[in-house]
Amino acid sequence: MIGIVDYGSGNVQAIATIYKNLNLECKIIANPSELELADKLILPGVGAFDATMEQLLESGLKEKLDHLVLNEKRPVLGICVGMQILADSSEEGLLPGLGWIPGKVKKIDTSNFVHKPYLPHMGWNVLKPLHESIFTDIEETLGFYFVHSYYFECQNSENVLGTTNYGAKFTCAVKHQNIYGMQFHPEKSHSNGVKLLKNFASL
Ligand SMILES: NC(=O)CC[C@H](N)C(=O)O
Repeated sequence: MIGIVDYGSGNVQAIATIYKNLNLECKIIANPSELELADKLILPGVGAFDATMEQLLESGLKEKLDHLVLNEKRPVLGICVGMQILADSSEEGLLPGLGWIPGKVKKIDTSNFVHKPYLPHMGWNVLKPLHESIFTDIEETLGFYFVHSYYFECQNSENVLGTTNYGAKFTCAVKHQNIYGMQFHPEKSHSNGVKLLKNFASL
């Protein structure tokens, strides 16, 4: 069963609807005692870094998540700011992140933009490379849907799973052992997003 972690951030319903349409078992989980029922976990996210960390701390879910992900190695997928909080820290806030993948979240550098620089990076963009099994059957030219101003800068290059260009190349997908993070929104990325969520379920 896929557990969609409901700590008050992100569109949990949109992700649940996709899994229901795929006939894959999933559950929206807000209660720490129910977390261990999930074979895999999704950490959705929308919003600013500190507000998201505060919500996660207040939810009472963090301790159990730390245990399941770090000790029991349950696969987990962080989405958007749910990916950014996997890092140690962020330029967007002051609170420490979960520290599950070594790295810092930085603001997208728009100084090299030819045209008027603007943030957030919003819309469809392509991701490369698509070698990993989580990207099986993804249509490269369609890409994924992004809305963000910050990105995950990995401390170790082996944790970079994919990159995207917006003014400059930035990391948009990360992986460390059982821990995955995607900067884009699979739940807003039409057929490619559905495929990615399906691939995560069958890892
Ligand atoms: N769309 C969002 O929720 C934004 C996520 C994050 N705060 C960023 O700007 O990068």
